[in-house]
This record gives sequence, C-alpha cells and structure tokens, in this order.
Amino acid sequence: MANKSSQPLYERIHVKNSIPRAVELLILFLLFLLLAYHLISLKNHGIPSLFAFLCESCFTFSWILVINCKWNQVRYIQYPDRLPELVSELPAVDMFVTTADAELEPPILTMNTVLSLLAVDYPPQKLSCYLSDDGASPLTYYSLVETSKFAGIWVPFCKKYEISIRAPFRYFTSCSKPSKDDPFEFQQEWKTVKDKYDMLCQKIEDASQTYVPSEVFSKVDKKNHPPILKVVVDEEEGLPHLVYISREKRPKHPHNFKAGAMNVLTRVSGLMTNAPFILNVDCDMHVNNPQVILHAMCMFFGVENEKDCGFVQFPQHFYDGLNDDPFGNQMVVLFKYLAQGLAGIQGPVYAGTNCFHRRKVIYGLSPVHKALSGKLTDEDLERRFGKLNEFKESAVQILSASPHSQNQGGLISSLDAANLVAGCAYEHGTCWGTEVGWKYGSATEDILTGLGIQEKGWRSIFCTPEPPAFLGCAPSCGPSTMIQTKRWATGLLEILFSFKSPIISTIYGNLQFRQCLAYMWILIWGLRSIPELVYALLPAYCIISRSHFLPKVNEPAILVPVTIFVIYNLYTLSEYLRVGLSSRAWWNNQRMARINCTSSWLFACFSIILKLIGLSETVFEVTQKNQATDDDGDDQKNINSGKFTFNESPIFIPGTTILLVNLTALAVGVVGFRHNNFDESEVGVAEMICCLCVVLYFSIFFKGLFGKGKYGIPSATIFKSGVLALGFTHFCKWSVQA
Ligand SMILES: O=c1ccn([C@@H]2O[C@H](COP(=O)(O)OP(=O)(O)O[C@H]3O[C@H](CO)[C@@H](O)[C@H](O)[C@H]3O)[C@@H](O)[C@H]2O)c(=O)[nH]1
Ligand SMILES: [Mn+2]
Repeated sequence: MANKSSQPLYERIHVKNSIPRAVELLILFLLFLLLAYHLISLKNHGIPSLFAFLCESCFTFSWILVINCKWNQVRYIQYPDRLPELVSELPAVDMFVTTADAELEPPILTMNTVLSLLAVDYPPQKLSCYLSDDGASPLTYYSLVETSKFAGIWVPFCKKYEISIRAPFRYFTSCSKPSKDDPFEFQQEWKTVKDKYDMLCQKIEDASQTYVPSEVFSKVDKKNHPPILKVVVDEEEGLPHLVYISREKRPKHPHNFKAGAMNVLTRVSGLMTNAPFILNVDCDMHVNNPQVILHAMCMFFGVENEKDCGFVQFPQHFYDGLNDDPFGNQMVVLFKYLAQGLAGIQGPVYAGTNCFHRRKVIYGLSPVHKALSGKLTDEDLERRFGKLNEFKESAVQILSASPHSQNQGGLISSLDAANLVAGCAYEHGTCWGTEVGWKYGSATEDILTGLGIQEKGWRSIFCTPEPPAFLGCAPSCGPSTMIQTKRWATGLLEILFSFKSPIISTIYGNLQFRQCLAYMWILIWGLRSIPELVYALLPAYCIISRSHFLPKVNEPAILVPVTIFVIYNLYTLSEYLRVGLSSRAWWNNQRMARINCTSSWLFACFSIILKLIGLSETVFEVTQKNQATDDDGDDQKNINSGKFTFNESPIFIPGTTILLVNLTALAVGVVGFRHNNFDESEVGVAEMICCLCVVLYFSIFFKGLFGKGKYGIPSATIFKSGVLALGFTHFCKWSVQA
C-alpha cells in the first residue's frame, strides 16, 4: 500500500458551487409557490388545475432529487508520476472488450479499441486483452488475428515516439502527418506504420465483402454454437496476451446479453490470467489517454481505506461529435455535473464501459470482509462459482490474497477448462448473475451491477484526467438515438420495479440514503414521460376547451411560472456555457430532452408494462455504430449530418401527435382571439405561449412533416398521429359539454 510519508497519489477537491445551489433552492421555492397557486385555484380552474398540480408535483419531486445529486461537487486529480516511488510492483489488469454484431459494429472500430488497449502505458506482461464476440463472426476473428500482427509494429511505434493517440484510425486522421522538421527516422517509420495500417483496413474491408474461409467457424450459427476460444497472442515480447472468446449460445438458454458476455469474460480470464483488476470497454470506445491505467491505480493504491474505491469510473466522451450535439446524446453536461455530484456522495454509478473493477468485488466480496476464502466451504464455493475446481481455486486466490500478489506471466489454464466456463450450462444453479459477476435482469446491467456493489458499502471514484481517458462514438441518427434512450429507460425501470431497487438496498443494505435518492432520479426517467406528456397536452387542452391552468397575464401570480421558466432556462444554459458548449448545444439538448422524454421514455413504460404482465421480455437492441470511414462524400456528410432522421417505428407517433395537437390549439386560439368577447372563457395568453413553446420544442417533427425520404416522417405515422390528435381535440370539446 501507499507510503503515507511521501506525496499523495491523488487529491480530492471540493468544487465551489454556492451560486448554483442558491439558484436551485430558489427554483424549488418557486415550484412550491406554483403548487400552492394550483391548490388555491382548484375551485376556479377545476380539472386543468388538478392535472397541473399533479404534474408539477412530479416535477418538483424530481427537482428535489436533482438538487440532492448536485449538492456536493467533488473532483479528483491523480499524480501517476508518483506511482513508481510508492508502488513497488504494478498489479496485473485484465482488459475486456465486447462486441455483438459485426454489421452494426464494424470490426475495424472494435480492432481500434483493441489496439488502443494493447498500446497503453503499462508493463505489457501485466496486461491481457480478452475480446468477447457475441456475433460469433468469422470476420471479427479474422480481423483480430490480422490486428495482432499489426499490433507488433503499432505498439512499439507508439511507445518509442510517445504517441498520444493510440487508436490508429484517430491518430492517422488527426493531422499527425510528420513535418519536415521531424527526425528522418520518425518520418520513415510513420510512413511504414501508416501503410501497414491501411493494408490492415483493406484486408478487413476485403474480407467483409467475401466469405472468410475458416476451419474454426465452419457451419457456425450465431445463435446456436459451442464456445469458440482462441489464444491469438500468448507469449510475445512487448505485447499483452490477446484472447478471442465467443461464448456458447443455444436457443433454449437465455444468454443475458452483455451481462452474460461479461461473466464469461470474467471466468475465462479468471482461469487464464486472474488479474486482480478488470478494465472493461465497449467496442465503440477507445483509449485516448495512454496513462489511463496509471490514473486508475493512483486511486486504487492511493485511498487509505480500500472501501473508498470499489471501482473507478471514467466518463464517456465522444469523438467527432456532431457540432452542437443535435441529438442531445453527447451527455457532456450530464456527465460533468451529475457524476461530479455523485462523487460527493457514494461515488458515480457504474456506466458499463470505461471502468476499472476489483475482481474480488465482482466476485461479491463486501468491504467488511477483507478476505473471504477461509470462511467458504467447498459447497459454498461451488454454489457461488460453479463446479469447476480450477475456477474455484482461482476464485479463492482472488478472495484471499492482497491485491498485488497474484500470479503473473503466461496464460495458465488449459483451453478445455476455459471452454467449460464459456458454456451456457456452466452458470446453472450458481450465483453468477445474482451474487457474483454482472447482474442479470435489466437491459442496463451496468446500473444494476454498480448498485449491487454500492449496496455492499463500497464507494466508487469518478476519474477525469486530461486529455479524456476514453473516447467513443454516439449514435448519429434519429432512430438509433431513440432506441438507445428507450433501452436505457426500460432497463432502469426494470431495476426500479424489482427486488434490487435502491430503496431495498438502503433499508437492508449499505447504500447511503442520498445515494439511493440519486439512483431514484435516474431510475424514474421512464416514469417522467407520463407527467411530461400530460403537461405537453395541457395548454392545448385548455385552449380548445376554453379553460385555464395558468394565471391570467394581469394577475400577479403569473410572475411565478414566468420566473420559474426564465430562471430554469438561464440556469441550464449556464451549465452548458460553463463547460464551454454553445447556446445552440443547450437548445438542442433541451428539445431532445422533451422529445426523448415523451417518446422513448413513454415506450419504455409500455415495455415495462408488457413485461410486468408477462406478455414479453425486454431485449438489448445493439446500437448501430458509425463506420470509421464514411461512404458519403464529405460535403454531403456535412450538410446532412445532424439532421434528424425518422423511420417507420411507432416511437415517432407521440411526438408527431403532440405537435399536431399543439398546432391545432394554436389555430383554435388565434381564431378565439379574434372573436374575443372578454368574458371568463377567453383564450389564455399564457396557455398560448406554452403551446408555442411546445411547437418549438417539437420543431424537429414540424420539419419532419415536410421532409423527404429518411428526413421525413412516414405518412403512415402522420396518419396515425392525425387520428390520435383528432380524437384528442374531440375529447377536449366533449369534456366542456359534459
Ligand atoms: O448481447 C449483447 C449486446 C451488447 N453487447 C455489447 O454491449 C456493448 C454496449 O452496447 P451498445 O449497443 O453500444 O449500447 P450503448 O447504449 O451504447 O451502451 C451503453 O448502455 C449499455 C446498457 O444499456 C451499457 O452496457 C454500455 O456500457 C453503455 O455504453 C457493446 O460493446 C456491445 O457489443 C454484447 O456484448 N452482447
Ligand atoms: Mn455504445
């Protein structure tokens, strides 16, 4: 452990945030005032006021959760340079990459992820990289073999010249071309490496066009095949181990998506290298800061009490992000303030990628039991980890030893044993997926797994080195963005309505109360769609039915909602400006938030209802990743990138309906203004402004009404939404007469 007399490995800094806190409290106060107003005006305004009151109660509740999340902002700075003085021997790290579909996830992207991992600044003999391929794709395997050959020149090149970007596709595009002033040797080598990389890309590209001949994969059906395990690099000077795994799949066995893949990776690596630390990255992320493992180690070895560092999470940043974040999915602000806030409570949630785990924590150890092995009988071990003796032994080694006395050196296990633990029957009757490993039962296995770890009392660390440790790609078209947010919200609701919900973890486990509230804020995303949907329709309802839910413009009470609106928007805007984003990015995120909330999250609610009544299971729909090399001409790409796209999916119906209803209401309202007779049933100005705002928030759909091809909403969707909108306006009128 760290020697305390010398300088610390990290520093914990409290971020000053008194002004944001004051504004947050002011908004909360105003929200309460607004609630009070609705209660008082229930008599005059009736039903609309009641609905407004209910919705705003939800918003207020959610705001309290937000304030809780952001209250104490904490940041960490690591000093990797000090590691050598303090840690005599660096521990081994097993690095996991998951891929699931060679079509949605182009192998060249995955290969760049692997290359960037192989080339990190860390003793290579301490590293092993395991690639899990749920697509059992011969192309992926072929690419990996070719990549391992290229790694033989790429890794030494990066280390020799201290290249800062170690994913070749990023390095070779980012104006890395050597200038005349560079040493001649470097210019030469640069050229060779670049040529070799281009050849690698070409080979993979060619292979993707033709059938890849391979004994290993002859007659492999990706949904029904035995485990395929290949050691691609075993002992090679200067390179980490590299192993390809495609776990067994059988139609009758649920494979539990990514969580299942992670557990197979954990077991196979447990047999082969059994490193005490695990790093996992998705195939769409690559290492952007070669010192990343050292940063993580500063935290693991720097904390005084192990308990304070169960896992180390790095943020997800995205490269080549479209300008001003048109799809609102770069999550810069979310990651910044939320994770920094969580860091001040019990630590960030586990985000599924860019995270270092302690293997023993993954094996279910709690911080109060520093070691477990002595207490576990052979039956216990078998129940937890499965039958295989070799694996039980490896687990005992992990559960008993101190973090850096693990085996190092070559791969130790026989492939037979490894094949066994990669089989789908192995987990049967064991604790894998419940007490041990990545947890099953949610499409957001990451949040569920992290929750389980924090429930045991572990804290986690949010680590934000400069340059960013990892970069990835975010979906860049309408449908995949919506599908992704829907999957997240669905997975989160699955957790909320299960026995693993944070409330239970707080009552029976060691999850801190404020951390529980933080989880709640995330888990209820899907449910928020209901009040948001009602609220998006309420102004239109009021205009069509000549009723009110807001004060009139000449009443002093109007100041309350107006002030909330203004202050809230300035507050969120300032968050964007403070991290250096534009006001355009802020606006894009605001409207995507409204759209996601009323569409993807609403559909998440539907899937949960279907699941709860037992009609269908939720699935993990893999996000389409962008090709590193785009087929579109550059010009074409610049014009159209960032333009929202649509498809036949019903997910676009709510948005279109909301737009149509509000347009109708605006029209009705304008006509109403003309014939205004200044009595009680006049059209409310405040309601009209609200309608206008809703139309602005849904302006993407407005453009979609007239767009062509994938930029337009399909006519079937417009038709269905039209019918719904018509139904709604009739309902408004009918409710007045009734
Ligand atoms: O059956 C499956 C499905 C997915 N994956 C892998 O899981 C990762 C994440 O999938 P992706 O489609 O990229 O989903 P995202 O929405 O981008 O992922 C975010 O959300 C997931 C939970 O929904 C987390 O697991 C991820 O870490 C997090 O980045 C990828 O490497 C996939 O190859 C598998 O290995 N097996
Ligand atoms: Mn992804």
